[in-house]
Amino acid sequence: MSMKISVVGTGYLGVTHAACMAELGFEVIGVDVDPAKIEALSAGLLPFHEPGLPELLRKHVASGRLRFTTDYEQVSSWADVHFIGVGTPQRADGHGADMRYVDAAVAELATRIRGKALIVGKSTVPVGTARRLRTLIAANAHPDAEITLAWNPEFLREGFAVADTMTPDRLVLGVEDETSEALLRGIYASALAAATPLIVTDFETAELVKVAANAFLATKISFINSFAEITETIGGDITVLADALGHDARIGRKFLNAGVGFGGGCLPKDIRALQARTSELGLTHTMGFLAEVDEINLRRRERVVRLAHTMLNEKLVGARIAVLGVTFKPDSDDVRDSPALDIAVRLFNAGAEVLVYDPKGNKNAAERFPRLHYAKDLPEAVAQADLVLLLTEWAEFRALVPADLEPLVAERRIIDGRNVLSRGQWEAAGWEIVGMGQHHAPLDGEL
Ligand SMILES: NC(=O)c1ccc[n+]([C@@H]2O[C@H](COP(=O)([O-])OP(=O)(O)OC[C@H]3O[C@@H](n4cnc5c(N)ncnc54)[C@H](O)[C@@H]3O)[C@@H](O)[C@H]2O)c1
Ligand SMILES: O=c1ccn([C@@H]2O[C@H](COP(=O)(O)OP(=O)(O)O[C@H]3O[C@H](CO)[C@@H](O)[C@H](O)[C@H]3O)[C@@H](O)[C@H]2O)c(=O)[nH]1
Repeated sequence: MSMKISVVGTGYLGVTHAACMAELGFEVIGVDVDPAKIEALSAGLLPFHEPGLPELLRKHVASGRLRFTTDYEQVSSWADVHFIGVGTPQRADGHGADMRYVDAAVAELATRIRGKALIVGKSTVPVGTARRLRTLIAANAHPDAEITLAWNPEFLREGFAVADTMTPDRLVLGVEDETSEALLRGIYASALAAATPLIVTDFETAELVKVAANAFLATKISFINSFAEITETIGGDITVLADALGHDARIGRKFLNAGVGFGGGCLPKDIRALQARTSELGLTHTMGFLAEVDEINLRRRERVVRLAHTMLNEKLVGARIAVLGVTFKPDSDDVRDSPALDIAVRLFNAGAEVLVYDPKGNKNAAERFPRLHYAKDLPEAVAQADLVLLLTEWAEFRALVPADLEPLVAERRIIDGRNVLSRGQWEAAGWEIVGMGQHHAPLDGEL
């Protein structure tokens, strides 16, 4: 099929989608307002870390099937289908999603399109957005344009973005006409041939599936972390508890890993946007539990800071602390709302000397918080450390054994913020090791 596709917004979501569409055989042009990003992408260079994506990008940029531009004119009447993947960050006032970028992208297209085109929203948006955008399109469209709209939320996870796009768990299409549905079925033909569940529904349901999924995942993490608060107080093993719960097929073991909590460019902002949107709809109490989910999550960060304070005998000021991992999860360089980075900054603000090392995240973290010290490798980070914090479970940190650190550190103390180390092994080597959910004396004392 010689379908032409544009992808508007070439961040984590957009580049992945664009490269995967090219891999499926379509001609693709990615559009972004950031000239530096477009320049890099046009040269086949990915401006962020995502396993498997650089290879796809290079391959299709070289073949000419995948191109990038800052110029909407190049795509507006060229593409049959325009995917919208621009950002919907938390608004600066904290209330809800910032819809400026989606609105701008859709208006740019609507004014320029001539003839037939389908605009497909992929960004995560407040329920009711698609219906509102239809009005915006109608108000901006040229008389010679015939524009339809569909909503196709994206569920990819960073670190697995290519696999999640090529072989998704399910496809959700919010459509209001048969032609749009047929076009989208054509685009996703290979996934559908592989029996990927397909949900064809209305705009509102499609928008809600996305935020409901992220709210559920966030709730599951905070649920287990709330039990971690109990085991920290009275005893018990949070990992065994999660394993035992997970054997119940109705519950499942995934997303029950206690730790420093969730972060990233999605779960935190999406649960806040959902609360804001339901309040706007007059449903003030409906999503109230998500405020608790958020608070439980943020308490994990505070707990690690207090634990560090206690383990350092209440002498944070001047203590040398190694922070291993600064991204919000492994296999990503993304530090948006990262619990690890937040903890590092809080410790720094409390007067500690903080040495950060992350296999891929140092650069992004340094752009946000240049005052932390960023080590080039693990030995530099842990050298003479009074305390080591493992906060993001990169494979190289999971594989650590006491002998790796012993010649370097000043004191044998470690906080395992992701419960990935074998506690017995570290204790046997004379380390004070504290994991998440592990029973501990009350953490009092002023910071
Ligand atoms: N990152 C993920 O894993 C993921 C997964 C599923 C859904 N989402 C959703 O996808 C959307 C994008 O997220 P992201 O993480 O890719 O964000 P991002 O910040 O990495 O990328 C957004 C891009 O949009 C560009 N942009 C902004 N305004 C524009 C405009 N008017 N025209 C063209 N480009 C414009 C920005 O320059 C940026 O490159 C969000 O709604 C997010 O919630 C993200
Ligand atoms: O048991 C767990 C599982 C995850 N996390 C943390 O939760 C956060 C989010 O992890 P994950 O969901 O894997 O990462 P994202 O790439 O942000 O993906 C989420 O957000 C995307 C954007 O909306 C969605 O597309 C995905 O389906 C959804 O999983 C990370 O900080 C993890 O460390 C935990 O603390 N415990």
